[in-house]
Amino acid sequence: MSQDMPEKTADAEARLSGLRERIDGIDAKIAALISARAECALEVAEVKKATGGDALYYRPEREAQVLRRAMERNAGPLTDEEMARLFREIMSACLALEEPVKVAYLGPEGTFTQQAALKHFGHSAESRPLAAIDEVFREVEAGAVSYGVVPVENSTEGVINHTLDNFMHSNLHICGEVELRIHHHLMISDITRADAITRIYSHAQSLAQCRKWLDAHYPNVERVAVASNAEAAKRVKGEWNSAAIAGDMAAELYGLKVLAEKIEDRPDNSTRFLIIGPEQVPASGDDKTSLMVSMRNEPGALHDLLAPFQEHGIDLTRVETRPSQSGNWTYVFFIDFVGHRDSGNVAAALKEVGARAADLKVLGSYPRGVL
Ligand SMILES: C=C(O[C@@H]1C=C(C(=O)O)C=C[C@H]1O)C(=O)O
Repeated sequence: MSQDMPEKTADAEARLSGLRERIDGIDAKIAALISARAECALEVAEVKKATGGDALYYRPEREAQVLRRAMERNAGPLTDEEMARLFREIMSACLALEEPVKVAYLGPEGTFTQQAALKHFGHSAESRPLAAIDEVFREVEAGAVSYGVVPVENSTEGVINHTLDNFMHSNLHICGEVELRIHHHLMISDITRADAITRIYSHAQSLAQCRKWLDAHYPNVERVAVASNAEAAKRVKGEWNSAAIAGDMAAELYGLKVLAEKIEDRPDNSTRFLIIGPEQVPASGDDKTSLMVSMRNEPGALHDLLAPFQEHGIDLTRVETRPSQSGNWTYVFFIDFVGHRDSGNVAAALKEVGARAADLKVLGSYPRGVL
């Protein structure tokens, strides 16, 4: 047995070096193709520049189509998602050659919103953390950045009202959506005594999403809600008796050690984020539309509002109600459905809803989240 080991090892070595040679050859081809793709993207930029005015370098509908195609033609062994993620980064780098897209997100650095921004725009985007959702809206409105990323709903805790309320006073459009699986970890610093934890910091939403786990494992430990998960991670850095609940990015950013992984109560915990920007997005072939509709509080109002969607065979994906900020018992409905505002049945339904509503605003039609 011990005698044929060296032969086996030599065999494996030969196979390995053969495979590595093949990989080197493939890499050279990939590199040449990526360069050729980047050249094309630069030419696209020239064409866009030549058309003058507000050249729109970043095209959400085109990017969604490229990613969908990457998934459709994928023959494995990588998953469709991995393949699309690779193309996401190639496109991000190609776009940065034209002009890096500037994106503001609800910070600080290390939050899930930053993770969503990177997932949507790739790592070549220039991303800027801001302290509040209102500030993200304001910076995009002012043109200081091209796009903003804000959270809008969580599968465990529901809608993020602050984001919806901002749309009442904003003329920005929804240009895209991103869904992110949210995994929470319990983390400590290198000076924390793991057996003497008396305080756990996190954002209120995250504490709520881990409530059962905390009740089971740390029933008597004080839970302290702070402005963000990243803020929680930052605080733990200097305290020997505290821990934080946050995500991978925060652990990495602040060099914390993960004590317990994936402690969220629901394994399918996910958050949906919106991309907000100044212009409307043309149809990509698989789109969603979001509306804000004001109705007087009369009997049958909600039925009247929803009937046109049913009549035109439109699939509603979400209906939220918020009291309108002008008072008077009027209500604002936020409605999401499948379809683009330019398509026939959607346009017909919107016309009917517009006739019945006190006010109707199309917040945007945008590609359905691909990644
Ligand atoms: C190249 C283009 O510009 C950008 C880069 C893209 C890409 O690399 O595929 C796609 C859409 C745009 O965001 C284009 O509009 O086709």
